[in-house]
Amino acid sequence: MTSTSYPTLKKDIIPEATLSRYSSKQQFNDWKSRILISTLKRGGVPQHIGFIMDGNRRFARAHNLAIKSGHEGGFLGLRRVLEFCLRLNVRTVSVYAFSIENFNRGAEEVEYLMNLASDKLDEITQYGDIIQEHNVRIAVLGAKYLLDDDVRRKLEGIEERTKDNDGATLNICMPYTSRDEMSSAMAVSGNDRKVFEKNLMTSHSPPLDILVRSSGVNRFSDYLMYQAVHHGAHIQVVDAYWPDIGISELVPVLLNWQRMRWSSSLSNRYHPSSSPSLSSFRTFSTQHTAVKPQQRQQQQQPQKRTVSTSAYLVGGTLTLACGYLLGSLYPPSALTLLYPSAAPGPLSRESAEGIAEMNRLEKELQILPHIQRLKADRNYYESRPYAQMDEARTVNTLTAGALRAPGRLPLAPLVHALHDDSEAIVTLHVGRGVCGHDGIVHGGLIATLFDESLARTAILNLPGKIGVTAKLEVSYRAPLRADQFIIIKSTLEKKDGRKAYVKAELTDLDGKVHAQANALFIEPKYSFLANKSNIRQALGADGK
Ligand SMILES: CC(C)(COP(=O)(O)OP(=O)(O)OC[C@H]1O[C@@H](n2cnc3c(N)ncnc32)[C@H](O)[C@@H]1OP(=O)(O)O)[C@@H](O)C(=O)NCCC(=O)NCCSC(=O)Cc1ccccc1
Repeated sequence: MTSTSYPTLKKDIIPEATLSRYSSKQQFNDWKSRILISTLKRGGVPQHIGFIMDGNRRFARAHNLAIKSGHEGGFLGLRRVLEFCLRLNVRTVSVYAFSIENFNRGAEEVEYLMNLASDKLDEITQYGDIIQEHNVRIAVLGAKYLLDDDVRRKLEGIEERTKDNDGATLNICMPYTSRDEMSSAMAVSGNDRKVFEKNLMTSHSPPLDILVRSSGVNRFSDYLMYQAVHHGAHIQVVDAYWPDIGISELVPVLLNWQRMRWSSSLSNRYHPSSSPSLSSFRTFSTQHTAVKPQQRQQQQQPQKRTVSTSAYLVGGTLTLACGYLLGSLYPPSALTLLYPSAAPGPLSRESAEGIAEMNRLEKELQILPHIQRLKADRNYYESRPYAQMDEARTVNTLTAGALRAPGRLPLAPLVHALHDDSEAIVTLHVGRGVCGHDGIVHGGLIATLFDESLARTAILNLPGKIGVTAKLEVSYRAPLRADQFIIIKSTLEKKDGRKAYVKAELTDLDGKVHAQANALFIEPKYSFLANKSNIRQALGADGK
């Protein structure tokens, strides 16, 4: 990463491990998602959806992150949305990646955004990602001559590489504005509307069915204006910031569009003289033109109409039932695990609310049933690692300093260890602010918590009572939901001179195993020179 605030290579902003947690297969390829998507498909699928990806910067500010992380999160949002649309069989997805107006932002941010877009697109067109899986053609629409040469060449490479793909199309609009698109088309078409439409940048795409804007803002922002108005697109504003957009926002968008389509269709059938709205005309125009006059006459006979109407009623009832089911199911624990809604960011450690939150959790911790049992068991002694250390020392530690806050690791771990230190049971709370996939605790944090817990058991069993992690192996058995108490039980397996082998298991309060670990800790050769009292204090040895 460079020292500037907008590095040109972004892989280091959100680590690859985190990125892969958002990967397509984890998102919508499990059986529950497949059932949901195939049910949704029965209500009709739009051919073309446009997205105004708004809110990356507000998302970053709301989560106290650097703006670049907001943009990085925005790319993950795009990937998630694209995955959903492709699995639904939407033929064309258009996204507003960069407005010509955005060139007015700082040069650093512009450069960063351009590189992010071209690098990430390059990335998803390779390595067997969703673009290849769904055979997607990528088209870059906009005033490309305004792009930096390197970025333009990269984007042209992506277009060239995917030009023969015919599964679906992803229109990346950058740098784009509707006014620029229309004035360019107008320049070559004069007053001829057909020539004008042929020269629009989206002329290769089907009519726009839905235009979605994130972030709760009701504005077109100069995006696909002609397409939206001319084709009577269904315009929907969702409240989530773009990086937070997910299935809980996309499903209602689709259900709304289906509902609108059915009601237009039914009202056209019952009131044929009433003038159809642009959208209903567009939605059913193909069907109408395909019907020959003779067939149309037959369709207007009462019997046929009854059959067709009942089909719509059954379809409508099914979808409404499905919508009701989905609505009423949110948020059961299984669905919140799969499709967690965005939570507010962690509270500050110094704020009154933050302090109250930590106190509340501490009280809950003390009365947990297994804690009560351990407190009563004379084989175990209780300790609070780091609790006796002064703040000047803890402030630079990872778990007792940087991560000790409401919403992260709000409490000092509570340890119950056997008197011979061959086993320790650590109870702690993991908050919502330590996730990779939203709502699911980051795997790297789980490794850290294992390391901490295992270190204590290992080190207290080493001859010099000091040691470092030489090897740590973690098996992740089940996703760990954030915002809950967890228990890590570590056990000494073997002591061998300067080496201590330990293992551990992480469970929730119901006893479900989420991860296991094995580790080797080694006492460094010159450890006798170190100040061991600090270490013993940090580990909470002998009840300290
Ligand atoms: C000290 C040592 C691990 C080993 O150096 P030396 O003593 O010079 O090693 P030497 O060559 O004499 O070998 C002795 C024996 O050990 C064996 N063996 C050695 N290595 C491995 C291995 N990887 N894997 C398997 N075996 C290994 C080797 O074969 C030999 O076996 P033998 O006796 O022939 O049967 C060194 O590599 C080091 O400092 N690494 C960095 C550690 C570090 O920074 N860790 C992270 C920060 S600490 C932390 O976070 C903890 C914490 C958490 C929470 C709270 C507080 C604390």
